[in-house]
Amino acid sequence: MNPRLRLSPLRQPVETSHPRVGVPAASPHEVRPVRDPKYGTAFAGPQAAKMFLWSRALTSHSGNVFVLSAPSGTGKSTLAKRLVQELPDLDFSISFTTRAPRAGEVDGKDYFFVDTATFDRMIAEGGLVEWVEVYGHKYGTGKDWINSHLATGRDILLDIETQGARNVHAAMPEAVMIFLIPPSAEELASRLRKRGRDPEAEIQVRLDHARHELSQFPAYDYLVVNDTLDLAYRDLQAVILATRARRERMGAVAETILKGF
Ligand SMILES: Nc1ncnc2c1ncn2[C@@H]1O[C@H](COP(=O)(O)OP(=O)(O)OP(=O)(O)O)[C@@H](O)[C@H]1O
Ligand SMILES: Nc1nc2c(ncn2[C@@H]2O[C@H](COP(=O)(O)O)[C@@H](O)[C@H]2O)c(=O)[nH]1
Repeated sequence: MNPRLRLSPLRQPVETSHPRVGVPAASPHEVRPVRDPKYGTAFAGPQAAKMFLWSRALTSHSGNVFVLSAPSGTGKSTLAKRLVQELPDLDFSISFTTRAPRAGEVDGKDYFFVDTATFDRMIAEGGLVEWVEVYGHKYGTGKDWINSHLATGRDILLDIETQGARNVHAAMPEAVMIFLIPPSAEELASRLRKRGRDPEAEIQVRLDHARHELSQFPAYDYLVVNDTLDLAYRDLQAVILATRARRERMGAVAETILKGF
């Protein structure tokens, strides 16, 4: 039997703003956590059956890893932020970087900003799933958070460049690889300039690197053109929802429903 289909006891509901996973909600859709002798914490109230099944789906296997790459300025962070805000059970992987924070960036939210000695120590201690040096700075994905987070059954979204993405795929072949494509070279340049975040020299470096990054698209499972923002968002959402509907993930739910027949 595929171990990912194994039924595991329910854990405490995950802290989330989305009512589907166990945050008590207001009447008439009130959901109350109750103890179930077989499965641990379950739910009561009108939404109980649905909640129970969704929690089962969430906790009976590890979460999905979604990797999102694109040339700088295409719109990764814009779309990633919206996905994490609007889709339940999806969390953003906060990278470590030696780059200095830009105006408005918050440590622990946009990145963990660390000095080079700290970053190098993390590499030496095997604390990073992957890391790269790009645009003159080091960037890396922390291992502990990824592993502990996946164990909760929640999904993770990584916004990383293509070399790191390859390394993640090598370490986690089941990761879902998504490549975001700018509609044209001119539009990419215009977005980088309009963003007003980087000096012109830095923008040139990023544009020069864009061709190489784009050439990496064959390593990805899904390609989404970010022309109209809402359409790109819709496509990314579709990839995530379709992945969640895969048999490997929903098998436990189907088994539970089947038992009722
Ligand atoms: N579909 C779109 N149409 C027009 N502008 C867009 C679109 N998507 C994103 N943008 C804008 O383009 C700029 C770059 O977007 P964003 O910062 O999300 O890119 P990024 O790929 O995360 O870049 P980096 O890799 O440098 O962090 C932002 O100003 C954003 O508002
Ligand atoms: N391989 C990794 N790439 C990362 C990581 N975190 C961010 N990035 C990528 O770096 C560039 C530049 O980012 P910026 O914030 O300085 O504009 C961009 O393409 C990010 O996707 C990481 O942990 N690993």
